[in-house]
Amino acid sequence: MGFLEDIVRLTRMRVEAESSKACAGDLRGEIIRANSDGRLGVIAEYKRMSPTGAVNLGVDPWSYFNSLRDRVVGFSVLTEPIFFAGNYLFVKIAAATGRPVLFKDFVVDRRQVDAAGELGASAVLIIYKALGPAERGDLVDYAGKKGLQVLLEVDNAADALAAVDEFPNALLGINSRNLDDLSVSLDGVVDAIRQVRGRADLIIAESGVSGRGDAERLASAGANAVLVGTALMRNPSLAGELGVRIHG
Ligand SMILES: O=P(O)(O)OC[C@@H](O)[C@@H](O)c1c[nH]c2ccccc12
Repeated sequence: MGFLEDIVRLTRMRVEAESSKACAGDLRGEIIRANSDGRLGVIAEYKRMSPTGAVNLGVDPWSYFNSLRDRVVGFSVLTEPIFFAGNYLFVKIAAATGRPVLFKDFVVDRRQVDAAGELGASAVLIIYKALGPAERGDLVDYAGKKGLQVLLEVDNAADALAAVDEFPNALLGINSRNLDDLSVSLDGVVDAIRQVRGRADLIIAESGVSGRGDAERLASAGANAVLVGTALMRNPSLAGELGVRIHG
């Protein structure tokens, strides 16, 4: 297929997506469902670029979401445009699959929560240490009032414990990537999961998962789901091996 034919096809799909009113499902419910089937939940992230460089700028969102829709509990969609080459439109495209969608931005303002709801997202990311207590409290409450679930993200055990006390109803995301220096440590996330398991509602391990071994390690530490971007952007067929068995 030549370039023109390809871009005309994608443009028709884009125009369609722009007017879509699809509203995605229940992320928390889908993770619980996977776990009760004895499986670790897999959340696939559409992440074209990261602050450390291109991840995969060549994969169109329709191909990505459709190839993964039956193997994941939901999608995470980066919307931040500068460092992640994200776009609000990608949320609509993901929501059209009917799978739950996490609106992944650096949420600092109620207007972003409004946008997430309008685009058909099921959940919004709130980064615990990006905001002061009053501001994050306001945004978590506001998201709840708008019918959105909250994935509250931390990158260390101390914040994980504090976040669970402050927001017992949020989904807890523990990022193996330190958001100050961008270094990745799966050992750190395993340690944080062990400290907080039993106290958190659901735990989602984020970042740095590159294959079955990592998923198994995180599942046996107590993660309910993994959120995977880079590895799936480069090789979507990996999804089949990430939904590992979960033990009690
Ligand atoms: O590409 P990875 O290592 O699989 O990571 C995905 C995801 O966890 C990462 O993109 C992420 C986690 N928390 C974030 C907050 C903002 C932007 C991006 C992120």
